[in-house]
Amino acid sequence: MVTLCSEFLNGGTDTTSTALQWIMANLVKYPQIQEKLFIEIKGVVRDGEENIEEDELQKMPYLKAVILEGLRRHPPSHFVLPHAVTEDVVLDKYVIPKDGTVNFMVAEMGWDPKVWEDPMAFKPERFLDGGGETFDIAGRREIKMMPFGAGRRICPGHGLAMLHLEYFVANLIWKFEWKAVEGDDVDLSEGEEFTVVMKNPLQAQICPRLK
Ligand code: HEM
Repeated sequence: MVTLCSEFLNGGTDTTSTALQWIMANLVKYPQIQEKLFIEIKGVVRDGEENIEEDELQKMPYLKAVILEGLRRHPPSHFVLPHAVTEDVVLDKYVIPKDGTVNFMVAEMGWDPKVWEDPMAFKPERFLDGGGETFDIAGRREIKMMPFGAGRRICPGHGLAMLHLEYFVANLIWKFEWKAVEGDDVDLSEGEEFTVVMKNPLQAQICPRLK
């Protein structure tokens, strides 16, 4: 029981807070994206409303696109947990022997220029072109990126993580305008800890929005 609790705490805290920091960093670096998101929120949330509620998040497709783009461009984990095959498998021309350890290059998949146009750019719009269809984050139809893994061992917290990210980003942008500290270009270099974090943590000026 203790191990289970510890796994959920370890798996569910650093990952979400790292993703949140990367997303906020991009919203500070690209104020036009932050403004577009704020305009979307303003169109949904009632005047004078203090907190954005869960059901209102479903009416914000651009918010979801910002979160997905954050997870594609800066997946908190560049690998999944190690997996193994239960029998010899031939994949393309490679043999993976029984019990051989297999891992997946999560970040590389999300940055593949054969799949994503201009992959290193932060462009949430790329997730709005699905003709109204929600992006398949669990990879049930096809796998274009897998920040939560895929298949039977997909992160069991992925729904909760998406909800947390949408909730926190929406409320942080609704309440405050986030600006770069003067002279700081927002450095997106990576550093490796339990997750792949911002090497230089985000610094920002936050101003309460006048409503
Ligand atoms: C942005 C946030 C998160 C990211 C990017 C993330 C990513 C991942 C990844 C890549 C895996 C490995 C999947 C695999 O091996 O195929 C994983 C496993 C796991 N995650 Fe998450 N996760 C996040 C949030 C959470 C949350 C909120 C919880 C729990 C409340 C959680 C609990 C777990 C657990 C328990 C496992 C191990 C599952 C197993 O062994 O089968 N994660 N996560």
